[in-house]
Amino acid sequence: MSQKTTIRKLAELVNTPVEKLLEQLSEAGMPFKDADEEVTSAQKVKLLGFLRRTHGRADAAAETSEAPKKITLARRKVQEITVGGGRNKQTVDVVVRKKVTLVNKGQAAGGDKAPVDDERAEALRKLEESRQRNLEEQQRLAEDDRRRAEEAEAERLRAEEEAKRLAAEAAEAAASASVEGEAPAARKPGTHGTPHAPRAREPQRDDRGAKSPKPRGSHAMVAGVEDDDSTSKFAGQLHLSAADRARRGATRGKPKARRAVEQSRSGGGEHGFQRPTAPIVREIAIGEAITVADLAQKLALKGGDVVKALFKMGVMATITQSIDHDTAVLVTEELGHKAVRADADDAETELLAHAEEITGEQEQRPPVVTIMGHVDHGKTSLLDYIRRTKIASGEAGGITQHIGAYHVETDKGVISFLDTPGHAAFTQMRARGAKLTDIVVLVVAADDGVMPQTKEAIQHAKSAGVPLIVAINKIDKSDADPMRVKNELLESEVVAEDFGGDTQMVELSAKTGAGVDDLLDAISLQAEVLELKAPVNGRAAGVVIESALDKGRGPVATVLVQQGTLEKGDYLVCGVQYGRVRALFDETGSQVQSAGPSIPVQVLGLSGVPDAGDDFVVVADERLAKDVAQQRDAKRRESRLVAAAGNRMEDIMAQMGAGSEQQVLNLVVKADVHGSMQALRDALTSLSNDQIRINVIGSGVGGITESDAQLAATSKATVIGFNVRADASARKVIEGNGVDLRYFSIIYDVIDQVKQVASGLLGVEIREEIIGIAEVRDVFRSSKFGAVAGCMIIEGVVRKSKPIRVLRDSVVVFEGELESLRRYKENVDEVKEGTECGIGVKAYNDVKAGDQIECFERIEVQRTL
Ligand SMILES: Nc1nc2c(ncn2[C@@H]2O[C@H](COP(=O)(O)OP(=O)(O)OP(=O)(O)O)[C@@H](O)[C@H]2O)c(=O)[nH]1
Repeated sequence: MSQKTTIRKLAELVNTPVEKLLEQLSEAGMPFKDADEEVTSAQKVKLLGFLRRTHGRADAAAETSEAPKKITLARRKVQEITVGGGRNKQTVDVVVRKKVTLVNKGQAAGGDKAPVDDERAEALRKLEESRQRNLEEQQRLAEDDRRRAEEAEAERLRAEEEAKRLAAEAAEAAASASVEGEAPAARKPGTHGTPHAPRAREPQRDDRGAKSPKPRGSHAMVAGVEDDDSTSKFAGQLHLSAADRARRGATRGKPKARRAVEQSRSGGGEHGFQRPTAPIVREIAIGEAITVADLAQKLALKGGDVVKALFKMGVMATITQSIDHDTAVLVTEELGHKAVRADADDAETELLAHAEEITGEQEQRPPVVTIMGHVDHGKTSLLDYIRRTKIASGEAGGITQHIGAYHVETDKGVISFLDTPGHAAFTQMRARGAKLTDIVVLVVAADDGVMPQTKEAIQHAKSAGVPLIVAINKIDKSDADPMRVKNELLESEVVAEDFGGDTQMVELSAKTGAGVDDLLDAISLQAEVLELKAPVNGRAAGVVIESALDKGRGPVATVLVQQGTLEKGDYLVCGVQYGRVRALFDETGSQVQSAGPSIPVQVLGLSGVPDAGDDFVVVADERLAKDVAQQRDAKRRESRLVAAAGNRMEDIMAQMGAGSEQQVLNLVVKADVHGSMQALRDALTSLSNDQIRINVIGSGVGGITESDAQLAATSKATVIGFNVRADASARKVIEGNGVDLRYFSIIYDVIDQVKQVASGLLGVEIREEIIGIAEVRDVFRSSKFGAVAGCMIIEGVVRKSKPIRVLRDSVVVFEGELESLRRYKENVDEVKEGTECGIGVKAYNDVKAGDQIECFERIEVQRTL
């Protein structure tokens, strides 16, 4: 067989159409015109190389012969046989067909031993030969590449050395000549070079990221070709980070030496990312306790990492949980950082320093007035009259809200009133009120004269150094005797102006409104005399007047701004709470943007419910607000723990009868608002006498919870719910332990009952008993009946004739009577547990799904101690 191969033959051999082969040859740079032209071995190798490059894998053309190949040969053999004999002798053609399947395993196994037909075997042999040659060629080329790269590297190193030498020389020359104003570009310090590297080095560095692949400078090298793909990969990216360079080097499999040089070069580049050489050790201050989230923030770690570290130490804590100082220090050290103990007063000191910055220019401010007086002398009526006539006017549909304070605008300026509750129980709050206040208006009923609480109010005002204005009320009454009032006041050294004294006295009627404007004038006059001033600009500070937890709005605090201006978005510390002012509301329920000195305003956005009487101050940032609040909270918790321990000890002593015969009545007091709770607690505690000591072991705002019930059960306390109710789990504990639970809605009644018990006045008492509870499932509006609540009686029985209360989240929102009680359109007198019914509440249309309507009755019970 001839060694010469034509294109046609090759096409047959490689099992490719002649046209395709011609095309491939042409693409490989060997244009042939005729299929019968001869293809040399070199050309075949070139073609193979081309195919390999374009297909990206070995020998595409040869692949056809590499896979185990099957050839099936069908052989046909015709034989003639003679059948019979003599005259009957016949010749029959017998065709024998034989099918042989040959499998060429040789290629797959690496050998070529399969018996194929000669031509094919020859082709395969040649292909194998060419493959071998190609392999050798590739190796040779690779070897050449490597050699050239090494040469280039050596060349480059030489050039670098040369550059260094030049740089050193230049530096020397510069130093000796003391030349000023060197080009700053020539001074870019690199970790690897002298500080005054000459410009000659710049091109080398630029080459790494420059778009042009062509190397410049004296060491132009063949290896520069290698940069072709890498530069296109990083095209448009002028500055490569060290990481990128490293990656780039690694992927391209550059010689180690070269990579090392390149990395050392890139390390000092001004554009490269400087990885920290050592872990950053932080020193953080930790107080008594810290939440995991705060600790993580201080350590600049993810919360999860701190949780994990704690877990490894055997401490299970979630991100929101607080961990004590020691645990926090341990985990901080475990994480490779340092912890120092934060001084308990750090934040407070910072706050003080901060507060001193507030002082702006003093400007005139409105007076803050508190109305005081004996019970039923008309304080509420007077406040209501002023509010009604002075605030709502001009406000479209403005409904004044009870926010504990309000301000009015008169012809003579603004006046703010603190709407403190009028009962004796609120003495303590009034005392505090007096300190907040610039002027006290003492209401004395003209028909009743000076009474014990009138005198008490005078005492408070005097001790606080607050001037008094006397409002002689109810002058519309026939038996009104203002002169008598003035005379009686002399006894308390309150002398009217017409008696030669300095106390303004205004006769008025809160009922008709007569004289009310005179009172406002008197207040303005008094304010002028007092020359009340406060800085208007700057951060606000003031006092909390009232606070509560609103289901929809969260903690709500009514504050009185005493200086500066409180604005929406301000960060503030408020007792042990902190937050950012989300919204401000005035007494009409309208949103306001800010509130200046002497203006009461409702604040939304606090972290919790502050206590009435707490100070508030605006701070520059949330961190300080949070720190101060947390430190205060930790301190308060500590002191509470100490107090609780004392209580428990006293309980034990009392139970043992040690020391004295005095009996102890333990109480847990829960109320709807903070002011009532505080007032009740104080009033009840002050009822203690020789025989009995009233001990309020727990108190708080909101419904009676399971933990309240537990506390009462363990310390045998009576639970007092003032306008609040026990939830289901609390009731279970109460029932299970026989805890005495009493609900009240009139503060008088609480005091009265406890007082009578304390005085040992046993007898009959009126107690309220809840006889049934209905749960509101849906509310329907009817033109005839107003809002009708579709209810399910979940406990006891609801009777039409009995009084009811509407509860929302265990807090009383309305007390009254039933308008209607129906079952399937029929009016009924009572509905029992497990039955549905429709309930209409008289004069209350605001029933909502989820509310409870409790039906109760008042019963007489024999008192026991
Ligand atoms: N005739 C008349 N009655 C008045 C006047 N002011 C108040 N009253 C009535 O006096 C009663 C008591 O008035 P309140 O305003 O509730 O008295 P208070 O001092 O706020 O009472 P407490 O909140 O219980 O301390 C009510 O029935 C009022 O209607 C007035 O100027 N004239």
